[in-house]
This record gives sequence, C-alpha cells and structure tokens, in this order.
Amino acid sequence: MEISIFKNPETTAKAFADHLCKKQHDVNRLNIGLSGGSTPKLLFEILVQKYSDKIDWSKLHFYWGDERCVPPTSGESTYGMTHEYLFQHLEIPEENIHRVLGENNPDKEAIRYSRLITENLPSINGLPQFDLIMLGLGEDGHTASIFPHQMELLTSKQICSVAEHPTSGQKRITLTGSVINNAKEVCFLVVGEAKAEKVNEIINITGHCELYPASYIKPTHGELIRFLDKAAAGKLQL
Ligand SMILES: O=C1O[C@H](COP(=O)(O)O)[C@@H](O)[C@H](O)[C@H]1O
Repeated sequence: MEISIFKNPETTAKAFADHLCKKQHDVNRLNIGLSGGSTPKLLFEILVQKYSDKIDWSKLHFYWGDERCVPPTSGESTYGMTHEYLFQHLEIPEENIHRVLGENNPDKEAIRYSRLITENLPSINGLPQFDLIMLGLGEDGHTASIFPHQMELLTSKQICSVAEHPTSGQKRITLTGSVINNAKEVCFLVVGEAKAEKVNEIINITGHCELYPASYIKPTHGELIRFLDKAAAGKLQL
C-alpha cells in the first residue's frame, strides 16, 4: 500500500491527474471506474484545464464504481456531474463512456451493467478486472456505495449490486468489494479535515469491515494507492 500526502486538495488532484496521464501513456486502452460525490470535481476541472491535450482520451474507457438510481439529468446523478465537469469539455468518443442507466429499474440495471462489464473487461480470477478504480471515502467510512453494515456488498461474488443509502433510502448501483479488489490498481482520492478520523481508522483498524467498508479494499493482486491531502491525513498514525 502506498500513501501519498500532498499540501492541499489542488496538489492532491494534480498528482492523481499526473498518475492517470502516465498510466495511459503505456497502454492502448485503460478501463477506469470513476467515483462520485464532490471530491472528483476538482480532479475533473484540473484534467480539463491542464491535461486535455496531454491525455489520449480515446484510450480511456469510463465506467462507474457507483451511481445513484436517478435519471442522468438529476442533480444527484454521478454521470451528470461527470458530464458537467469533464466529458462536455473534451473530445471523448461516446462509445468509451459506459454509464450506469440510473433511470432504469435498479435490479434490472444491476444485471445489465454487470453483463456489460463482463463483456468488455478481461476476466481474471473469475471476475472482471479494471485497470484502475478510483474511490472516494465517505465520512461514515463508506466507499463506492457500500455503507457500514452492508458486508454482503463487500464479499458478494456478483459484479454489481443494488445498494441503499442508510438514511435517505436512495437506491444505488455499486460495484462489489470483490470486483474492486480484483482491479489492477485502486486509488483513493480523499481530501479535507472532515475525513481525517476515518482515514486513520480505515488504515489502522483491521477486522471491522462492517463498520469501515473502505478498510476492506485491498486489491488481491494489484496496487493500492491513497492520494490524501494534509488535512485528510491530519490524524493518520503511521
Ligand atoms: O456517496 C458517495 O460518497 C463518496 C464520497 O463522496 P465525497 O462527496 O465525500 O467525495 C463517493 O466516493 C461515492 O462515489 C459517492 O457515491
């Protein structure tokens, strides 16, 4: 596991953008799973401003680690946010964008999206393998849409499942912990003081994945990199 700590959210997002830029240089295709929430917005802005002509966007195939079950036009849609901050500013072939159809029936969509991933990605250890999965960390320790006390979503051998937000009850589609841990590389992007306590807990408290779902994420054969800013790493005991 690698932990990289940067001065502020901008330098953290810039480091992640650099990492992505280097990775795409060496390959013909990069299957990447994106995260949602507010943290990726800054990364997307930096990618648009500083990397639009440094990255060969036709090599990148975009999927999502999780999505809310809402139409793409909803303010809560992760695809909608990604389109607003990233896609609409770049020349990305439409066939490279593999969005979760949040407007569909959640159970049927989890099956459809699982099938799509299986068809498009190589299978390693009996599960699809992403080249890179980007993850965030919720203040409650969740990652993707796997919230505390949802162990079955971590260990399930399915590819995607329907999840439910613990307080709002909003339905979501999420990759399972098994698929995330089968990736070649998983990168957490976490910034801000509000995440500091959980960052320390998910790294240092072991054996309590039901309380800290993000602590379950340890790629079986791949790399784990945590991009943190100083504030998010503020309570980290190493
Ligand atoms: O609900 C979600 O939250 C997490 C963290 O989001 P952030 O706003 O704190 O950056 C995110 O990683 C996940 O994809 C999203 O659905």
